[in-house]
Amino acid sequence: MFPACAVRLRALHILRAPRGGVLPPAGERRAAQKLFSSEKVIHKDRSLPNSSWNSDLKLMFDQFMKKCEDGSWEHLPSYGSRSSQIVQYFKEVFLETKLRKDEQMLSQARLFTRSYEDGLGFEYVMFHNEQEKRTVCFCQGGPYLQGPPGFLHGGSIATIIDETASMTAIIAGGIVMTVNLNINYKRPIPLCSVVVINCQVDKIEGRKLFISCDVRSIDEKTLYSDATSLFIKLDPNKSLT
Ligand SMILES: CCCCCCCC/C=C\CCCCCCCC(=O)SCCNC(=O)CCNC(=O)[C@H](O)C(C)(C)COP(=O)(O)OP(=O)(O)OC[C@H]1O[C@@H](n2cnc3c(N)ncnc32)[C@H](O)[C@@H]1OP(=O)(O)O
Repeated sequence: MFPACAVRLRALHILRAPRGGVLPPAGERRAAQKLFSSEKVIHKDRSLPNSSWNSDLKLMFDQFMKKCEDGSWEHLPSYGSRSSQIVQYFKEVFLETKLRKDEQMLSQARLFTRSYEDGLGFEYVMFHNEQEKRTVCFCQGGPYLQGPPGFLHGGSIATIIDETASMTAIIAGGIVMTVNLNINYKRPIPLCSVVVINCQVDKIEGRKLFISCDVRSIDEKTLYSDATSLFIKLDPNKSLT
């Protein structure tokens, strides 16, 4: 069975919502049915501890897994290339047939943040709190993410902020894309240190979701960056290209 996670529940909610009282077209309904058919998951969950995780990352993982026991927090699994049901739905509804048919390219595709060997790039795990509409991500940025010597590249910080904000927005609004991301870089982040990215939904206005984030040290004493972002819920009746 597909693991029960907030993303799937939210997608179910979105797909079941009738648009203007009209049933979605047959192709979309078929895709939605497939989305929720049980499908064996064989890919590795990259958000679980591996030997490259330092003691801080393991500690935060253990602490939050404990918080998941009473159901207030939920661990969000993460895969590099899994064709999960929500990804399948995205491809069927939003990807042009020409691109969809390029199986060689698609089979090589990897989620950017999961495209490095263990420990070299982004090692991270996310947890979601549905009541607070909040997602936290604990991230250890590896040596291939260097910008200034000894510190993370600003682009890699933007990437992990965007990833965490995206998950927050997807859970709240279904299939969305980032249209704006504003970051204030306040202190450089040492390579291989662990930071916590805290994202919350500030406001939802129609198709727009406003998300704010901060990036801190795990003792919360250092504020490394803060950010605001805007996501737009995709319209299945509009082409992306
Ligand atoms: C991503 C899907 C995932 C699905 C599967 C998930 C499985 C989970 C697995 C893993 C999760 C991690 C996934 C990581 C992803 C990371 C995030 C990214 O990298 S996203 C890529 C970078 N972003 C783009 O490439 C967008 C490019 N932009 C567009 O294609 C269009 O703008 C689009 C489709 C998003 C919206 O276009 P329109 O034509 O449908 O909408 P219009 O009418 O233009 O805008 C709607 C409203 O928003 C305002 N708006 C648009 N852009 C704005 C902006 N920059 N600032 C302020 N307002 C803006 C407009 O003024 C309009 O407002 P008024 O309704 O008139 O009030």
